Amino acid sequence: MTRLLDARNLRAAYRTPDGRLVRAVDDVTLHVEEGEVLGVAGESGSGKSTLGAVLSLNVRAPLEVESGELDVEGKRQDFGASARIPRTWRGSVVSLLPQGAMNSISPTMRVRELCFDVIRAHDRRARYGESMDRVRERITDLGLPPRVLDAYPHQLSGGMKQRVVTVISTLLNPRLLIADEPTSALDVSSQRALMDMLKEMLSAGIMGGVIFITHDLPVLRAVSDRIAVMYAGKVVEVADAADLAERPRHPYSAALLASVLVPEPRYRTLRVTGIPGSPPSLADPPSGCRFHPRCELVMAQCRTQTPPVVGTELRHSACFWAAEHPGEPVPVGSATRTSTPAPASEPAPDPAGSTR
Ligand SMILES: Nc1ncnc2c1ncn2[C@@H]1O[C@H](COP(=O)(O)OP(=O)(O)OP(=O)(O)O)[C@@H](O)[C@H]1O
Repeated sequence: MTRLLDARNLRAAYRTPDGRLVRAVDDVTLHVEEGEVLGVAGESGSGKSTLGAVLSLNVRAPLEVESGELDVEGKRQDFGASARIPRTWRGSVVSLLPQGAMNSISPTMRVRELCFDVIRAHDRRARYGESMDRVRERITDLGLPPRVLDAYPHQLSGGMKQRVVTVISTLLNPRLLIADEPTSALDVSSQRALMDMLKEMLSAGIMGGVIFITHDLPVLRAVSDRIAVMYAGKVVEVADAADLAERPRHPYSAALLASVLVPEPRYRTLRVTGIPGSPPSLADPPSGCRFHPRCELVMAQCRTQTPPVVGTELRHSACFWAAEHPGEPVPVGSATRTSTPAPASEPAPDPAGSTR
């Protein structure tokens, strides 16, 4: 496998009007291999879109990148107060398919004009005719009808519009595409068509890798090779998609999986459970492990100490429980506390409520 992306120790925060910093990406390190789809999962507010903005160099006030570095196939971008982000990276090295992109494209321009705008922004000398030949070829190769070029966005169905927006954001053959919730407004067949198209684009080498952000775990499971789980601005687990589904090694991943309505076979006998409590405010996150106030396996050190990262670069979890149970999956469902004694302050588990 060839490494496509190394993102190291990224920190990014929103500056609030009263001058405080809300750190939505906190010391995130991620890797993507060539040809890979890395899914990013997590509840709303966990920092997924902020991470996408940082990775795609789409950082605008009030968001600030405090530190970290990106390395895409040996091209390096250091962040920090004085770092200048090269314009040439956006669209060609990294490209963002932003959340709600379908509805943010200009309704008064035809698809062909939108495409030419992207090409011209990168190459001032681009000729319209040649550019359109390239775009038509790309559209046809991906199985879309060439007539979409003459359409205005409102004339396309939701699924077709999203596929067209995806084609537009990859016209410059970015090495890494960051797709933020690309399927959330789509029906299941359009979701499938978009996922198939992304896979096709990867195998055709149109882009080298994809970071696919969504809170929709079944979609993520279907499209991703590996999945990174985010909680309160931190990556708490990274694993192969199947391995994560079958053998999560962080209690938050297990809780997230147990809260899915159409679960993996391992979870089908379990009652669907919401994750107790709610995510913390990133303006004032909990000490120690940020998940500890909601964790069924919480131990004393989780409340005060930063959890260790256990595992390898491509498969790890940041958890004291995982450190004490190397290689073991976290027991899922509300019976989890039977394997680790709960501290005296924690309410007793309800084993009767754990299965149907
Ligand atoms: N403009 C802003 N000013 C201050 N804080 C912000 C701003 N935008 C986002 N945040 C904070 O950053 C956190 C992460 O937001 P982000 O949109 O990255 O989460 P997310 O996981 O993508 O959520 P969702 O799935 O709802 O899009 C939020 O919890 C919020 O507190």
